[in-house]
Amino acid sequence: MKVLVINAGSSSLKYQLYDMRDESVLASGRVERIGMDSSIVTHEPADKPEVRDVSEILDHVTAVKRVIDMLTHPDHGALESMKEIDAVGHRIVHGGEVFKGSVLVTQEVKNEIRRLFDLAPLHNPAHMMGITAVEANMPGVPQVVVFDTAFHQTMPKTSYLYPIPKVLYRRHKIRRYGFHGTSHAYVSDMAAKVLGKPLDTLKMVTCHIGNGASCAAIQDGKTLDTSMGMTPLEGLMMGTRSGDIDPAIVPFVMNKEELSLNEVNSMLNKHSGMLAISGISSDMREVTEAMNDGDENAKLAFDMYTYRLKKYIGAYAAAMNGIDVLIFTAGVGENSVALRETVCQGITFLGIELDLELNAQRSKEARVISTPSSRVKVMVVPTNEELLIARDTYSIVKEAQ
Ligand SMILES: Nc1ncnc2c1ncn2[C@@H]1O[C@H](COP(=O)(O)OP(=O)(O)O)[C@@H](O)[C@H]1O
Ligand SMILES: CC(=O)OP(=O)(O)O
Ligand SMILES: [Mg+2]
Repeated sequence: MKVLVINAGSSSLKYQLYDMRDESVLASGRVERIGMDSSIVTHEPADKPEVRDVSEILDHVTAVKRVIDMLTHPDHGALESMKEIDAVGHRIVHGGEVFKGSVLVTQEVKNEIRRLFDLAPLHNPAHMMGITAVEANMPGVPQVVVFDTAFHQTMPKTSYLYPIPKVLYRRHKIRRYGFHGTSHAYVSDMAAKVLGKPLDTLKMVTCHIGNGASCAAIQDGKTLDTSMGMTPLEGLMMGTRSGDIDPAIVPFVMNKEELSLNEVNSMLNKHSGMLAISGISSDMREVTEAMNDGDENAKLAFDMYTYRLKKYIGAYAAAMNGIDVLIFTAGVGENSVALRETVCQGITFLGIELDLELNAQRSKEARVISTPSSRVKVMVVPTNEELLIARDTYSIVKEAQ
């Protein structure tokens, strides 16, 4: 069975094509800057050189058409025809309380995803466009949706309720959902395998630090708590998102700066975080480079980012009354030697001893980067949300056949 995995973001669409016989990747790629002046398509077939193409791609339907063109191209394609694709799996950021696992796309499922637009305005509408585009371009192909929120659905009330009037939960389902669940599930499971220990015996803190960033406290292989909340804005400082701030700032700023709801939402989601403090970029590579060149704002951004991450790790170690494994993953977590070093050197009281040489080594493998005497195992585990999405898609479609 061949499975196409689509991860549609607000202005981008990432894809991977799997042959599920051996879980090999036949091609992968991404469409960036959808709806902007020049969109970039980068396509990487498994055994042919990468192809880049710049053109105008105004919406996700056109983006899916471009992906199909790339996948079936006579020179750099991976398929003779799209008929070879048996199923499509989508990452969906918000599944609310309704979706506790992955499901086949039906009219009712689509209606439910639409009802959740309010809770993830940056993400869910884009995912829906991805689903519609596949329906239009690949009629009859079964689709499966895999939710970022599903893995965190085991959180207890003490973690997921906010201390605000209970009627708001009953009426509007205002609660913590948590996100990046597929990634937290994948890396915690992989870490236990690498350590050769049963997952349900370990207390873990998983740090998914990408453009969006979240931490999770994983006990007995389940989420006890996680830093993102009702939306992916809460928690850690991120590339362009503020993370935790005093909620009173919102009405105060709206009043003083005469901002609308949309404007204040956009300020906190798109114009805050590392971008706002550094004044340079939301990209950790550019901020680290500027910091190393002596830029004080970049240093402040890096210091705030790592300080806030340290506080969450400490809080989750306290929440679980201990920590056995600390895991770094996603773009920044997997690649930033400086971030891991700064964070780990500041929380040695937890029994963390980083091996500086192992930390500096580059590898695509899941690995331990703490010293043998370190009480807590520190690990880098490259995430693979797409593989879990492909696996769920495969098993759900197979079962339905
Ligand atoms: N070599 C690197 N060093 C430091 N940061 C990196 C490196 N490579 C990628 N990153 C960071 O990873 C981030 C993207 O992470 P990723 O997990 O791909 O994010 P998302 O899936 O949310 O778009 C970039 O913003 C960049 O800051
Ligand atoms: C949920 C979320 O923040 O996703 P991403 O990191 O892909 O933006
Ligand atoms: Mg991501």
